Amino acid sequence: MTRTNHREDGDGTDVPPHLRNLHRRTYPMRTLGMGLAVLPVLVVLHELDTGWPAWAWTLFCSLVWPHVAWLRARHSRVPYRAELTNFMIDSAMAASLAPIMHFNLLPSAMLVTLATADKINAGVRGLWSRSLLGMLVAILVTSVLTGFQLDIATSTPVLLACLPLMVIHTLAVSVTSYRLVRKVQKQNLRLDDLSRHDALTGLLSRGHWQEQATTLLVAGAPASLLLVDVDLFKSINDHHGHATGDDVLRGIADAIRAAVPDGSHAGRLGGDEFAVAVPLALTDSRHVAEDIRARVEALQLDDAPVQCSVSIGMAEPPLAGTGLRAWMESADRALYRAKAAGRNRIQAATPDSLPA
Ligand SMILES: Nc1nc2c(ncn2[C@@H]2O[C@H](COP(=O)(O)OP(=O)(O)OP(=O)(O)O)[C@@H](O)[C@H]2O)c(=O)[nH]1
Repeated sequence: MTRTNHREDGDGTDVPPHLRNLHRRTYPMRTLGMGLAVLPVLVVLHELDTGWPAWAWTLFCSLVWPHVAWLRARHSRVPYRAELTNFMIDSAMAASLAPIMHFNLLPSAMLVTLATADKINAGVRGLWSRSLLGMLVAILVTSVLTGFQLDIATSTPVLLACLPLMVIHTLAVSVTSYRLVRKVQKQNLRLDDLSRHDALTGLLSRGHWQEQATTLLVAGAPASLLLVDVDLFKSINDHHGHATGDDVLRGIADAIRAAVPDGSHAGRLGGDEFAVAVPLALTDSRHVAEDIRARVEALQLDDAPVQCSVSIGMAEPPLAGTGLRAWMESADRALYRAKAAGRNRIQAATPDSLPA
């Protein structure tokens, strides 16, 4: 079974995580939008000298409905689903006011446009197109009920009454969108950071380390690769527990950070293996490797008496034209020899440890 980030709600509705609180987000905007929309409609009704049912309907849609919608969603077993229905009712109500106003052009166009824009802003796929259908039905039904009368000219008082909705609602929506965009930008930065760094140690992640090491490699300047592997790490885990093992990995990452010179790229390849690309020739980077080895040997944890060490394989960039893979293979062979020679030591690549 595929695992998704969605949560199965009480009746099996699959609710996307970012829409679980849709009704909370919508309530203030609905109250504001519908509340301001009442002004031009009332002015038009006054100009048309409409009867009380139209007034009552308008006041209900504008002043009562937003709170009814909130209560409906709040007390529903699946608020998200109730809110989707609320959205459709919103649109139908907004559209129903157009025939009641005899299609007075500016307020009718404004109501239909804002109702559609609200559905688009909700971020629910296909909601706006469904709501268009709902509006069409509402316009047809209300037109039949009111006798389909056309009186599209917009007077100055109606125009003035439209201004609060146009200005305040538009600005409020813009502020909400601005906050959302800022939030998404921050989350993107965080995601970017997470993908570039190893969550446990804070060193570069494998993929990002490979990019950085390749950059150093193609620059053609002196460089060395240090592959650092924890000795008998499995037994540390077995004897002291996984949490202590994690502390050891963090401690080793700190040791690497403290030992490497500027311009180096240190990453965790996975498990108990680290890699450092150092911008120094092999002979000059030997003291860096020794510093790492000595720091790890001296490492002490607060919570457990753990003695640990690392083996390090070092290699220069292979022949021109070969890539990071060959460089890593060369250092890996040297590392293998360091392990075979008894661990807690450094081994530089020799011609026979270069890949064939
Ligand atoms: N605590 C902890 N352990 C991990 C993590 N990732 C991998 N390991 C463990 O690291 C151990 C690596 O063990 P091995 O590959 O057998 O190597 P080793 O015991 O270090 O032996 P040598 O490399 O031969 O010295 C395994 O037991 C893994 O379960 C991690 O993120 N945290």
